[in-house]
Amino acid sequence: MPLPTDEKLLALSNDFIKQFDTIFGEHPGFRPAHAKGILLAGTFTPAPGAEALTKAPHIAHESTPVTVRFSNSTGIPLIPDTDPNANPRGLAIRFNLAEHVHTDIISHSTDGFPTHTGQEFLELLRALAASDPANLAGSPLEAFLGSHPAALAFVQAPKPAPASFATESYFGVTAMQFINKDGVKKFGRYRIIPEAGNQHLDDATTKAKSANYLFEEIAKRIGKEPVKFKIVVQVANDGDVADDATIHWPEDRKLVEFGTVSLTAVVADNDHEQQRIIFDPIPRVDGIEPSADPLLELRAAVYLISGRRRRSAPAQ
Ligand code: HEM
Repeated sequence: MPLPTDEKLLALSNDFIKQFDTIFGEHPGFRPAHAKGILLAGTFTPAPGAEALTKAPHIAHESTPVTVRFSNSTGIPLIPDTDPNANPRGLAIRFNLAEHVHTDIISHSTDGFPTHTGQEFLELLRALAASDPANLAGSPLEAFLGSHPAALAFVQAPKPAPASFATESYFGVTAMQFINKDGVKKFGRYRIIPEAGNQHLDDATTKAKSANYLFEEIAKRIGKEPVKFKIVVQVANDGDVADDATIHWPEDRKLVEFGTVSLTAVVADNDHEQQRIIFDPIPRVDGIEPSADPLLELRAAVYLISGRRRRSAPAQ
């Protein structure tokens, strides 16, 4: 995928990477956000009926190999899994359609995002960097949250630690436009639901866990049985706002089954492969188009610039 040529977008993208470096420190070879992760491999099987939503190749094919990365939040590669800042957790899914042909879903474990635009998100990060979380009164962060209700709602949303990466639900947050073979277009948002059910830990139980409990647990679990998730799409009604990640659609919107991901192995040479793989928020596949959400184009540029920097760092 080539870098966009829009100078403003590139400048904003670079500002983000600098800002993450300022907050979390520079860790060459690691992601500036969602630094601690693990790559797993498996297959995707489409749900019967998903072709009514999209003509995408992974829905038309009987099964598609997937590469999946679970991650903790923050750009701190050794962040303990028990740290509250490790929430929300990340789940990125790559559908390997053919050699060098793929499409991705990037999701996290909180349903929503703090801001509508990238510029506002950068302001939030800058306010965060300039504030002491233990003493918010009169701080830039307090001022930002006071004037941005969606950011306040996101910060205040409960984010309990999961018992396992396999017992957490993940949300695509930004809407995509799904197109079927008859040309019918619908906006939708991915939800990725664990077959093992949602299971979270209370704070005291989380604190008593080891610093790598999630990573140790998922490796052990996958050695015994496949780790499965159902992907569903929450479909918008005509007129629902589809270009703003801070706006939730009502819960009565239709949920269409998209398919099942079944993970069966930890990817060999994990550190090297994590350093190499760059997930892309824009689907770039027939049958799934990006919405006009301004976060999408920006994130695609940020992740690519960041990923190229990571690849050029010494091997991890
Ligand atoms: C303007 C908004 C955003 C910015 C600037 C941003 C920034 C970043 C950056 C710099 C990375 C590291 C990319 C890399 O080096 O490969 C990253 C990764 C990630 N972000 Fe975001 N992000 C944004 C929005 C979101 C949203 C809305 C979600 C949830 C759907 C999300 C979930 C993730 C996940 C799961 C990863 C890890 C991907 C992987 O495993 O490689 N981000 N983000």
